[in-house]
Amino acid sequence: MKEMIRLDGVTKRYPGQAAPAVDGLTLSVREGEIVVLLGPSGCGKTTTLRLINRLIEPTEGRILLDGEDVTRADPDRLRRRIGYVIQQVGLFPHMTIAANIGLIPRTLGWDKKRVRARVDELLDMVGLDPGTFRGRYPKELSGGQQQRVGVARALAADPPAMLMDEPFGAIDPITRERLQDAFLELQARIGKTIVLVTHDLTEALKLGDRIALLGEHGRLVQYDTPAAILGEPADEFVASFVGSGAAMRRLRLVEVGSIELVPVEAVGAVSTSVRADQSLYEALDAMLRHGDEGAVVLDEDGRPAGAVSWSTIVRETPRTGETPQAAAIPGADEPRRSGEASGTGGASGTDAPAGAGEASAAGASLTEAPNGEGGRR
Ligand SMILES: Nc1ncnc2c1ncn2[C@@H]1O[C@H](COP(=O)(O)OP(=O)(O)OP(=O)(O)O)[C@@H](O)[C@H]1O
Repeated sequence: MKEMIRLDGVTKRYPGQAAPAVDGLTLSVREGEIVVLLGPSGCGKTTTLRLINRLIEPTEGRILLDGEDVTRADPDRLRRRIGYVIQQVGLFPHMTIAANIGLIPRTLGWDKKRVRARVDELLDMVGLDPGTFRGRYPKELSGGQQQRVGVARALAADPPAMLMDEPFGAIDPITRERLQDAFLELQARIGKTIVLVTHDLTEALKLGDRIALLGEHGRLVQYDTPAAILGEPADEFVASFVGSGAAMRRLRLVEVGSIELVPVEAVGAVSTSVRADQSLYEALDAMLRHGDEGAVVLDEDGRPAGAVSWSTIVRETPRTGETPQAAAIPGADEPRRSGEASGTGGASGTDAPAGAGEASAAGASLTEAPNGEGGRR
């Protein structure tokens, strides 16, 4: 698929800082995918986003948008091609919702009628009734509604790409989940290229087509699908970042149909059946509820395609407890890891596995903010 955003050896040094905030970051984002930048507090996630739309200038390196080097492009023009959503939403309090959303179209010289039609279309798109919300002011909206307006505003001029910095960060957990679901539904329709920053692992796994896990100084430690990040962590840093629940979390991401099925006869008489597109988590849940040790897997037409059992699922799960480091100690364990990783995560393209020896230094930084809330400056 086409490459929409490319960072090429990008480094950012803030004046007066000894260490770079981002150090030689190379990252490629394909058209229509959601890439999540994930990592501990201070690792350079926000800096990376701001570099992409030139809110700050890189010290070194190049940034390409849709094949065009925009490192020295006119920043105003560039920002119309990239929507930007931030946690604080940043709506203008003295302007109505319609005026907030219509801001960029107006600066582009669209006539009133066209702006109004676009505003209503966008309000509909983010699930807010235009008649109700068009004329309101930001303070008359809930946090979640304001967040939706923020997304509508970022999409106003129909940019190909959108940057989102902790977009669901300041919102209560229930509303947050609803907004994430609504966001994924919207993205399924509009297919924008999105780079989203979070330090919440659950959010990253849910929203990301791929996750770029950053270590200190915006160093890319692993760039992979959520299932591969959980199943095949590149090093100790990633393994400790994803934490002890990784194998369980991964069950939600892997489809039953993607693992090797066994013949239906092999699981005996079971009353549990699951569709091939359901997750291993759902299959295990159904098996537990029925008290079965296996389940028949049904294809699209509802016909048995094979079966899964506890042991096939266990066998398919990469041994994440066994870190590359431990496995590297001669004789420490059986060489179980090699070859097994080919399953579902096999399609992964780890662009930049970390070098040996960096793991312990990176691990130390986890004391700052591992999986939980790190708080923003
Ligand atoms: N304007 C600035 N001047 C100097 N240093 C800065 C500036 N902005 C950020 N930094 C430093 O650059 C590093 C990266 O910051 P950045 O905000 O990109 O991290 P982050 O990964 O987004 O963190 P968080 O998850 O806490 O928001 C930090 O050490 C930060 O203190």
